[in-house]
Amino acid sequence: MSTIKSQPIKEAFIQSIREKQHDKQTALFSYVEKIDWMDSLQFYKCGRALYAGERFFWKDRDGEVEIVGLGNIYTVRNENKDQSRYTAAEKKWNDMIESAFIHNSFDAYGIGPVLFGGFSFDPEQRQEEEWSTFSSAFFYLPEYMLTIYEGECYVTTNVICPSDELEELIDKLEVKKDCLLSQVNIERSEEGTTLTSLEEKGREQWKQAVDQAVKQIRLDGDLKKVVLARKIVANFDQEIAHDQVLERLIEQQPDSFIFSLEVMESCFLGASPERLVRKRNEIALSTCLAGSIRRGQNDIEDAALGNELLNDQKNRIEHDYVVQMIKKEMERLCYTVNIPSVPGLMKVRDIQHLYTPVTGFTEENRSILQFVERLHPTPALGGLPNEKALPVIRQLEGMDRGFYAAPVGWMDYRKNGEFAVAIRSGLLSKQQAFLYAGCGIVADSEAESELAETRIKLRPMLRALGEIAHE
Ligand SMILES: C=C(O[C@@H]1C=C(C(=O)O)C=C[C@H]1O)C(=O)O
Ligand SMILES: [Mg+2]
Repeated sequence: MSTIKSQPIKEAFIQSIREKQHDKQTALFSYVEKIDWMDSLQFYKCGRALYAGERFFWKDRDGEVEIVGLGNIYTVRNENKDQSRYTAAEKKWNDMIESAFIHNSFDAYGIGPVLFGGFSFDPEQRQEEEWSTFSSAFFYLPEYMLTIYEGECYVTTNVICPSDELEELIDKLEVKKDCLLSQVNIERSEEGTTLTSLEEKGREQWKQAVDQAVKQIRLDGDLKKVVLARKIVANFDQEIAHDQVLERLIEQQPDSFIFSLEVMESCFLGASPERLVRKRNEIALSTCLAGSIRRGQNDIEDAALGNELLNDQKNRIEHDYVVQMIKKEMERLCYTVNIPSVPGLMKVRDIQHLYTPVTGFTEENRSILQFVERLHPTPALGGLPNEKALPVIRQLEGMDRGFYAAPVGWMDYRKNGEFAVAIRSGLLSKQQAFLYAGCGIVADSEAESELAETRIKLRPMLRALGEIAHE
């Protein structure tokens, strides 16, 4: 399938190993080839037989970049509870890249050595059973990766080995790769699962927590906003077919980031409209997304609701806290930052939000993880100020968010990448799905309408699980 044969790649590696007088050391060897068109989901599904539990999927909301990874050949993880979780992950990745041999002659994003994964929302929160295979920082480097960038397909092959074993290994990897690329869909037909129960236990407690947060905000002069989330657990009659849920998310949510991160028997996936940060060389993008209203039944109602949202004081304040913080942090990292002075609307299938895009110009060599470190959690998911909001969340929410509301995405070997804020998401684990949704609570919030907002935010995952049948 691939248009470039492996021979020149082997020769190129051997030559650069010689030039560097590399002396048989173990290193990462990574090579990129352009291939004929291949569907990303198809590649993901084809990888199930060999790589179940070690696959990831990424599609950005602009439809520019899709990345699918198969096989975990190198894990970057740590359990650090402070900001060193970012710097430690960065260091481990840099060390690997420094000694790597990379054969990439293409001008595209998301190719070559790429780490995929994310950070937990709050490493200080006690961990619950369902998140036990995730860490406070968790990424992996795939063996094979398909990238679709601006309509062109690329395959990256990664191998970590002593250089004198490289030739033999490349031959083996080529055979496996050709097999993955030429496979027609060999998935066993997955039977649809049936929901047996939906546990929504904490609804009343959650409303009380909202009232409590409102009280604290009104009493405390500094605390302006606290984002409170709740979890529902859906139990199924058999193991949930991850691939089917992912396929439905792709179909049903064309305007969102679609991600899936398999970690052993669990799969964290979702369809998020919210970008935390994208960095391509000197350009960094972020997004302020907060303030919500439902979609209308028809265009007229929908536009009226959008207008209502744009003019609603409570939602504008809720949104503005996010703008203040992101602006401040982006200005620390960028030479110039452009932000429109008033928000617009972002509409996705079930909901519309107040939306302010942020563009910054930065040093090309600044790492995307520095942005993640400074931006997460924004007041769209944490609160304002964070140091006051996070303890309130820990106390009032009383649950482990895991990777929900946290940065999930990828970074390459050139300090570029993209992270979404992993909302509208869920963790699939055998016969259970843990689904999460939250709301920004400000001084004028009302518990009942915030609860209604969480119901709307749960819809994308419930629909992908087949639980919203008629529309
Ligand atoms: C917390 C969530 O969403 C966030 C909260 C919003 C709000 O309260 O208006 C809007 C967008 C997101 O930043 C979620 O979807 O779970
Ligand atoms: Mg809200």
